Amino acid sequence: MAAAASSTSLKHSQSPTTIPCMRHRSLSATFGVTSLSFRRSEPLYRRFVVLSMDAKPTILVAEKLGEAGVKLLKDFANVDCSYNLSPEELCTKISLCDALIVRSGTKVSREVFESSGGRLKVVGRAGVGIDNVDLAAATEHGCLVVNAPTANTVAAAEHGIALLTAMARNVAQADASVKAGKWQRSKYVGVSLVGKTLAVMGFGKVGTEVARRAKGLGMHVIAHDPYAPADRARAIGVELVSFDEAISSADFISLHMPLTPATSKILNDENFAKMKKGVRIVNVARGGVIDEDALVKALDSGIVAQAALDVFTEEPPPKDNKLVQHENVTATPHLGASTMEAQEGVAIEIAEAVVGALKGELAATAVNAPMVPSEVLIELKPFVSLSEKLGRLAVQLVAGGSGVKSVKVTYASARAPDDLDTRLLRAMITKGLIEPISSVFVNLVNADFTAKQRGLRISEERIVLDGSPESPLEFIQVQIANVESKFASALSDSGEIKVEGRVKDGIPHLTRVGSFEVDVSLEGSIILCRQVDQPGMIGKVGSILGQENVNVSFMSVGRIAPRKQAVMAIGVDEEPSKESLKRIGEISAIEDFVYLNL
Ligand SMILES: NC(=O)c1ccc[n+]([C@@H]2O[C@H](COP(=O)([O-])OP(=O)(O)OC[C@H]3O[C@@H](n4cnc5c(N)ncnc54)[C@H](O)[C@@H]3O)[C@@H](O)[C@H]2O)c1
Ligand SMILES: O=C(O)[C@H](O)COP(=O)(O)O
Repeated sequence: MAAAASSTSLKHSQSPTTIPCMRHRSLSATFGVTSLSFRRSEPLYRRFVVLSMDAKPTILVAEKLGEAGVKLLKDFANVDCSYNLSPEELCTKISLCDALIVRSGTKVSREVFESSGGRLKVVGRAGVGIDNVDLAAATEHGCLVVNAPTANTVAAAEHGIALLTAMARNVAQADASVKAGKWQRSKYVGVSLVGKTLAVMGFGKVGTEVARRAKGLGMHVIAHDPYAPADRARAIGVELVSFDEAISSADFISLHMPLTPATSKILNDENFAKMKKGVRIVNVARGGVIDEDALVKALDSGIVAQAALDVFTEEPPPKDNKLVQHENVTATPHLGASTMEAQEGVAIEIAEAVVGALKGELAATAVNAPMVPSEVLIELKPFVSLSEKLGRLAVQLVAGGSGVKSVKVTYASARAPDDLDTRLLRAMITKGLIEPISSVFVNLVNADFTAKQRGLRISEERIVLDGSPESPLEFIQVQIANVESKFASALSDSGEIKVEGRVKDGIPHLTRVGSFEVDVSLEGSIILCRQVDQPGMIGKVGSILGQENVNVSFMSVGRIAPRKQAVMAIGVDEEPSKESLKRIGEISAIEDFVYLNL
């Protein structure tokens, strides 16, 4: 963010004459702000993600989900539980769905988003790993992705420990041998865990729980995680070490990092060569973090004595997969999250997240949208609306043919610079700027992407004001540089289109156009007229609108000085006819005017 600008540069030199119409006054007086905000209330997130969902939404559940979760979904939506769909079938069905819920077995590819025709608004991943969802495509299509990150942590950790202990004592191989009628006590002598070093790779939720349990088994636990705080590790007696130190000093390695470009095949020939001979490896994270061919070689050469794997690069792995067939490998079919308790928890966690997102709430587990705490959202709500409207106004003031490339947003606030989260506001200004001039649907998820794609540069600046920081913001200003305006008075002294707004009694107001102060509530539509200040102008325009039964909600005149240049801003509830607008334009004192839809 740019350094705070001086507030003096924004000192207003002209004062507005504000004439709120009777209807507005009586509404405010009778019902107060609550009634007005009720009238305007729509779930906040709806503005970002789900704009028109009047009918019951349809949710496609593409993989088995716990009953409690399905019930929650059915209370709110039409639910289609269709499992084992081919990619083609999924692409066909998706155009009829508002939300999709999957586990790790369904690839939610770019084709899925493209096939949805814009209807798919939420993808719920009933689990942690979102490597099976094309996040970039989701974001580009304005589709929110939510996951259920907490409910299967313990299950995955317990499975990791189960594999660790079973591997060390050859439980699976010995079981198969006994069932085959053999009694091979000397063949299946195991190794002890107590006193051995376990390297936990990825010290997140699962890794931490594995570490705790391994400590209880008497193991010496070290961990590698470039992003984990050392004090959290220290608190449970775990030392955070470098990648090389972890893999070279461990007797056991347990993998718990996500599959990302940085972790893909992180255990490869080069790194197996750094390990202690006879190391044992557990993987309940993702198959792709191991180079599987390299692991086969390391097992054959004895560098790796044993591996216990719950996850594979390709799932299910081909029948002749060398790892699965290897006698020193214990394999399970991606069972980490598969306990009754975890599946019930995950189902509820994802159902609540998906229903919440469809209802218009910001999901706490959103993966591809900024997280904004609910108390901040409540406080910012009127400014969110103001932001979108300022964007809409500003772009409609641009003369046809001028490309909008550079927008500066200024936030004036008495709050400390780090106490104002502007991501939401920027997204809504972007929405306001782009939607009136394109067919693109912009929301919190795809706003930054869409702006970038259109070559629209939005810079932000903070003005730190003195005074009470009760309200998060005093005003927001939107300036569009290097364009011509269809309403010349909207240009500031330095040549940019400039509009500024404030929130008054919870309602967004336009408070500046160019260098003219005005005050008009941002409801309905707005007519801006440039004129020489003189008596009777408000009456003339008002009577043209009145003859057509167009209700005026607000009128305000900003002027340089009495009888000099002025801008009249008129808020109207209904859209005036072309004829009325033409008649307004023909009033002799009116030099220029523009009609703006909000
Ligand atoms: N087998 C299963 O059924 C099962 C169940 C649950 C989770 N998982 C998988 O386990 C993994 C961890 O899940 P979680 O809930 O603990 O996630 P998490 O996000 O809480 O933890 C992941 C940790 O990995 C760390 N990390 C990222 N890049 C790293 C790197 N290059 N090296 C080391 N650490 C790195 C992160 O900082 C984070 O602390 C995920 O891949 C998830 O999909 C599998
Ligand atoms: O990432 C996860 O949450 C686990 O891998 C669980 O996957 P699943 O939902 O397919 O069991």
